Amino acid sequence: MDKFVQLQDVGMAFDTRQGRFVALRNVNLDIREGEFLALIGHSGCGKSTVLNLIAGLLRPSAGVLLCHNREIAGPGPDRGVVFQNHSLLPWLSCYGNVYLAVERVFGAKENRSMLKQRTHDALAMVGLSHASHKRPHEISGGMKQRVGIARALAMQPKVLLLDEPFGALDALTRAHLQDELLRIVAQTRTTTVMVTHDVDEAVLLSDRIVMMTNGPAATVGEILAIDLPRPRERLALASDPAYHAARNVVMDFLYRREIRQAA
Ligand SMILES: Nc1ncnc2c1ncn2[C@@H]1O[C@H](COP(=O)(O)OP(=O)(O)OP(=O)(O)O)[C@@H](O)[C@H]1O
Repeated sequence: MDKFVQLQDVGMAFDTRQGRFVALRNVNLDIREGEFLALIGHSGCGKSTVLNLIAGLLRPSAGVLLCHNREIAGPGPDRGVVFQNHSLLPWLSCYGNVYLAVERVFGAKENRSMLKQRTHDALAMVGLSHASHKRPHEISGGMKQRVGIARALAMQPKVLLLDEPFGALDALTRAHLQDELLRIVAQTRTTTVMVTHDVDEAVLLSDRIVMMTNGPAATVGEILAIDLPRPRERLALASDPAYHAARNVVMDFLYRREIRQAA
């Protein structure tokens, strides 16, 4: 299906003490099944708002959002979300955190050993089988984000929504997790939408990059298709002119056309 997730004339306004704040206006976007889409733009332009609308955590003030031709009316297991700051339950182990989500989605239909298998498989996919018994405070930031990704993927969502999942990590851990994410989405073919500030991350991972204009009343400014073949390998891309060309288009948009206003 070509239009897997659709945003049609979406607008979002927030009521604040200073009055109504229009964050998004006339956002139109079709997300294709199996594609990896990055949302990039300056801080405060509305990237997370778009993601939260797709997640169903926010309702639009105008327009409509569809997933698989059905209106998005709230959160659902068909859309798995991973936030920048992991939202793991501190009293549960990595296994327990993933199992809880698995049980919620599949508990009514599957027996305990099937649920356990799903949990083990998800943790193995992110390379965390060895740490499954540990609790969140006993593992690193990168590992916590991996648990978050395992938890989201274990629900077998139609769409994986990532809100700057690697934003708080050091550069090496971040690169490592990007490579893992490349491998995982190649394996699962999950439709993925990722919010990022990082141009290199967007080019490395994406099929298309959605560049957003500055807010207020932000919208889609430009969409760039990244035609680099897969599997992608970061070292090889570093000397690939097509990679640099794509990177330059995004840099030009962000730092020439949509220059950020001084905060
Ligand atoms: N609940 C809210 N109430 C009022 N204003 C909000 C609310 N949520 C977001 N906003 C405003 O909407 C705009 C877009 O916010 P959003 O968090 O989507 O931006 P962003 O591009 O994800 O930012 P960043 O990259 O810094 O995370 C901002 O100006 C923000 O202050």
